[in-house]
Amino acid sequence: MLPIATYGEAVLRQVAAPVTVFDSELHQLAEQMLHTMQQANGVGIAAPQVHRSLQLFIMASNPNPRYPTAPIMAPQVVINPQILQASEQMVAGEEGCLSIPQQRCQVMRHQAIEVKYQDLSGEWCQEWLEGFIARIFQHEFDHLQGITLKERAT
Ligand SMILES: O=C(O)C[C@@H](Cc1ccccc1)C(=O)SCC(=O)c1ccccc1
Ligand SMILES: [Zn+2]
Repeated sequence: MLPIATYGEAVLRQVAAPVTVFDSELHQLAEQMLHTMQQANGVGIAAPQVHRSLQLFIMASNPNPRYPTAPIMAPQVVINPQILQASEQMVAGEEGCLSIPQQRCQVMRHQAIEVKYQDLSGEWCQEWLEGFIARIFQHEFDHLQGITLKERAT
């Protein structure tokens, strides 16, 4: 399990660097992040949270006490993400952050977003996300821009 940066650490305020090398070290980092996220019972984790300022995060939705209707989604590694379009419609929802333990905040997020990103093999993917998964993507995407829950809380 990798140490998780907590709110106030500089790495969480930096804009993360793009990933350019898709080698075994990157695969190993993704593996370690997945394990860390699962140990912490998270539904997502961004590289800056494990002190690596890289444009890489993992999102993995599953039903949980706060989102019992959340879809079951295999963990997805997201690299060099872009948000191409975002719905006008915003939705309020409860969020937590592994870097701000014991806090839950109401955050407004776009209901649907069109995203483009690379997977671990460097292949580009482009798709629409909505609901809880769109929420997780926006939360992790913020981490790559040096933005945390505290700046987004309503
Ligand atoms: O800090 C992180 O990136 C992980 C964070 C991701 C996240 C949670 C909720 C909404 C959007 C993004 C967490 O997984 S916090 C712990 C958690 O599993 C959870 C907390 C509140 C609501 C639902 C789940
Ligand atoms: Zn977070």
